[in-house]
Amino acid sequence: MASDSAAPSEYLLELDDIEAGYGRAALVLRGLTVKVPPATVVCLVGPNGAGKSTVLKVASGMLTPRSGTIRVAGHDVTRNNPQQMLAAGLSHVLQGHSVFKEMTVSENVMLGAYSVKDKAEVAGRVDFVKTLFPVVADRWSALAGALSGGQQKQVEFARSLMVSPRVVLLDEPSMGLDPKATATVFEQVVRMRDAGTAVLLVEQNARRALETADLGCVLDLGRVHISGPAQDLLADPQLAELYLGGRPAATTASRSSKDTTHV
Ligand SMILES: Nc1ncnc2c1ncn2[C@@H]1O[C@H](COP(=O)(O)OP(=O)(O)OP(=O)(O)O)[C@@H](O)[C@H]1O
Repeated sequence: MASDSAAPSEYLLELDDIEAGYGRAALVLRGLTVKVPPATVVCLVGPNGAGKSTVLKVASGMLTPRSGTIRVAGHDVTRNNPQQMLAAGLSHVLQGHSVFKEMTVSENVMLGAYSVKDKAEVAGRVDFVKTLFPVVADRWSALAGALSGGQQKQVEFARSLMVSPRVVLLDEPSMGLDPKATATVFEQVVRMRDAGTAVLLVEQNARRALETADLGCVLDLGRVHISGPAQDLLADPQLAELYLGGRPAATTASRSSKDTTHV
C-alpha cells in the first residue's frame, strides 16, 4: 500500500489533478479534481463519455492514474490496488446488477465481509445493514434473484457497507429501475450518508441525483466543468439547459451563438 504519514485533511477522499485513460488510448480524465467531505453525498453528472464511471474506477483502484494524487483521509493511496483501496475505506458498487441471483440475500451480503476477520464486528455490521435496509432483514434467507431490481440494489448497498467503508462509490444506482424503485434507492443513499458513510455518486439521471446530493460536479471532457452545492447547480438555468435536460425549445436556436464554456 502506498500510504504514508497522513497530512491533516478535511476530506475523506481527494482525487487531485488526475490524468487517466485505458491502455494506449487517449486520456479520459484530464486534470480532474474531486473532493469528498465527511457525511456528504457528492454527485458526478455530465454527458455520456465524460468520464464519470472512470472516476470511480480510479478511486477504487481498478484503473491506475497516469498522474495525479489520490488521498483517503489525508493518506496517499494513489497506486493502491483494488483490495488495498477497499482496506483504505473505498467500497465500489458497480454499474448494473451484481447480486448473485442463485445465492440468498444473506450469502450475498456476507460476501462483502470476506476481508473482516473479527466475528463480533461482522455481526455488528449485519445488524447495522439490516436496520438501514429493512428489505435486507425481511428477505434475509430468500434467493436474491427473487427480489425486485430496486431491492437487489439495496442488497448491493448492504454488501458494500460490510467493510465499514469511509466512502461508498456508487455507479448509476438507478439504472434499469422504475421511478418508484429509483425513489427508494435515492432515499437509501441519503440514509447511508446519515448513518455516517460519505457517498460519491455517478448518475445519468442528473436532476434526480442532484436533488439527492449535497455537492455536485459537472464533468465534461474529463475535467470538472463546474462544482458547488447541488441546490445551486439545480438552480442555474444555463446548467439546466446544458446538462439537466431542461432546455426550453424556444431557446435552442439562440444557444449556438452563446459562449457555453463557463456555466
Ligand atoms: N474499459 C474500457 N476500455 C477502453 N475505453 C473505455 C473503457 N471504459 C470506458 N472507456 C472509454 O472512456 C470514456 C469515458 O467512459 P466512462 O464510462 O467513464 O464515461 P461516463 O461519463 O461514465 O459515460 P456514461 O454516462 O455513458 O456511462 C469513453 O470514451 C469510453 O468509451
